[in-house]
Amino acid sequence: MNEPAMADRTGAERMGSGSGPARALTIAGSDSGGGAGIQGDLKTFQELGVYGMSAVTAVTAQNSLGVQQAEPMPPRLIAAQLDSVLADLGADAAKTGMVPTPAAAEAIAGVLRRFGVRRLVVDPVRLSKDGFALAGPGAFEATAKLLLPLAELATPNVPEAAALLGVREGELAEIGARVEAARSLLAWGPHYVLLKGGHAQDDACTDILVGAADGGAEPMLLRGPRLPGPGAHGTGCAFAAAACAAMALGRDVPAACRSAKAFVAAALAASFRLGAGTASLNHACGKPKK
Ligand SMILES: Nc1ncnc2c1ncn2[C@@H]1O[C@H](COP(=O)(O)OP(=O)(O)O)[C@@H](O)[C@H]1O
Ligand SMILES: Cc1ncc(COP(=O)(O)OP(=O)(O)O)c(N)n1
Repeated sequence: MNEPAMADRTGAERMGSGSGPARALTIAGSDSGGGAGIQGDLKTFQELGVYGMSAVTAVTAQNSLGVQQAEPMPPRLIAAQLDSVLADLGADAAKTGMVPTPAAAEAIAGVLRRFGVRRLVVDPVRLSKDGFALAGPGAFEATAKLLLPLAELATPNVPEAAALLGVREGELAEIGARVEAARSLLAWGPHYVLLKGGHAQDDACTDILVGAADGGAEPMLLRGPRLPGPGAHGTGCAFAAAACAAMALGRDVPAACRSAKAFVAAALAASFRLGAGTASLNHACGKPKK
């Protein structure tokens, strides 16, 4: 298959030239419940005005109560989906979510490297909210080793950050410790780390952004009111997808993270209850807040 550069023009240039919309690619698992994974990402892309494409890494059976079952896709089929999309349609930015096996991580990294995909968001997914292992044995470690070095932005939550650093989650309770953790995570290779604050205990639900090129400068703190209750399903996926959409449109990472935080807050505020368990995020919550 041909291997053209990932994008001949940036998303912003394409939007301005009338040659089609900015393009965003999600590499993630299917969520039958529609809140997270491929379905949540594509809804987010659509809402934020970019053309969404997908490579399915796994199929899960899940709903508002949790994940009931998951099956990985064969690595060669994951690679084939990526080849099909990148060789023909191209992508201005991409994101990874659920990576079910180490072989899937290898396949994804191989294709992303081959096509020189640079505007990449890696969401190092490990467990669902109800504790189901979305990353099978060795897959989280393989994602860290093979995908984080390719990432412009990594978006771990607190449990994922603790696992990557080999510390207990309780050690990241204080904001100062989380800033240090975010800085330490840069050693895995991403240009930026956005440590999400949903699992922390602070009222402001603070997300922390640090950059490798910042040279120890003050981190960017993204604060917003913590909505009461258990939250909604799919917030982490929505954040990474919204940042990816903004990057596809040509925004830099700090601006992309600011708009992602605003998008998730709006989607959470507009969430609704469909099933007997967790609320459903309302991805169709209105235009992106700057
Ligand atoms: N209860 C809440 N109120 C407001 N924002 C939230 C809440 N829970 C999570 N968020 C936001 O949602 C995004 C995803 O965070 P988090 O829930 O930590 O990710 P994950 O779903 O990967 O565990 C972050 O921007 C975080 O600040
Ligand atoms: C297929 C699939 N991928 C990822 C998740 C996890 O979604 P996330 O937004 O990180 O967190 P939850 O709120 O869903 O736990 C998932 N559940 N399914």
